[in-house]
Amino acid sequence: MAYFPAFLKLDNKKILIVGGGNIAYEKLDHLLDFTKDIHVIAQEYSDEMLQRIKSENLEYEKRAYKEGDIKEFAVVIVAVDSIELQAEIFQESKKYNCLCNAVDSVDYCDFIFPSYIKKGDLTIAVSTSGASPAMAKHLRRYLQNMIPNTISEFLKEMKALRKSLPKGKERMKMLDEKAKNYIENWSK
Ligand SMILES: C[C@@]1(CC(=O)O)C2=NC(=C\c3[nH]c(c(CCC(=O)O)c3CC(=O)O)Cc3[nH]c(c(CC(=O)O)c3CCC(=O)O)/C=C3\N/C(=C\2)[C@@H](CCC(=O)O)[C@]3(C)CC(=O)O)/[C@H]1CCC(=O)O
Ligand SMILES: NC(=O)c1ccc[n+]([C@@H]2O[C@H](COP(=O)([O-])OP(=O)(O)OC[C@H]3O[C@@H](n4cnc5c(N)ncnc54)[C@H](O)[C@@H]3O)[C@@H](O)[C@H]2O)c1
Repeated sequence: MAYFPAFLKLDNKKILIVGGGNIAYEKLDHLLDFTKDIHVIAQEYSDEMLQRIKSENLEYEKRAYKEGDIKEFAVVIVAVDSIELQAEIFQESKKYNCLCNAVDSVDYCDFIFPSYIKKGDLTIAVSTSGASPAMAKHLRRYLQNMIPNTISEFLKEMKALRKSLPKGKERMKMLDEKAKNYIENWSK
């Protein structure tokens, strides 16, 4: 079955990343666009990972994962090079109501990372349900080139209009027209 697309609110949700290599870095980089409440546990860290953890002032520990580490976390990303540990942490996460992402198998994922574009309040997420992460990446790049950066400003304007005008049919019609015109004009 395909994955249900939802946008998760990360306020007040503590996130644990287990692993300090290249893939852990990619996941960290993406998460940092949405939250800073991230803790890392890894036996070894790449230079890039360690530099980023320090520049973002994140908490981290240099040691092996041990059972119970996920207890206080709402989300765990298991970015280690051991499928056994990914399976173990996934099973353990069920005890603690913690959402799990494992980087080597969708069997151990409650959710997967989509490829995404973020321009201000706009987020576009692309997923292939794990069928082809490479395809998700290239489709994201293709879409990224189509959408103008001015969309952030446009969305600010739309948000202000929505807030200032009274709800109702007139507002709905006006907002719909403006959105339609913006899209029709961006390629001109
Ligand atoms: C989208 C993106 C988001 C992100 O990482 O934030 C992401 N993978 C990205 C890149 C990428 N990953 C891989 C390649 C090599 C080419 C290829 O295999 O296609 C490339 C391309 C590259 O790096 O250039 C290899 C790979 N990936 C997974 C496995 C395990 C497996 O398939 O079992 C293996 C095999 C490892 C091996 O071969 O040993 C698993 C997952 N990767 C996912 C997400 C989830 C499904 C997303 C979906 O399809 O909807 C899922 C299921 C779990 C998860 O990670 O959450 C990010 C692009 C970001 C961007 O640039 O926009
Ligand atoms: N999901 C994806 O997008 C994707 C893409 C490519 C590869 N992968 C997979 O991701 C995995 C990780 O790849 P990588 O390049 O980051 O590997 P890596 O070897 O660079 O990093 C592995 C990390 O896991 C840590 N680790 C291992 N056992 C640990 C333990 N018991 N406790 C704490 N930390 C531990 C290591 O210290 C290291 O920091 C690989 O198995 C690879 O197949 C996933």
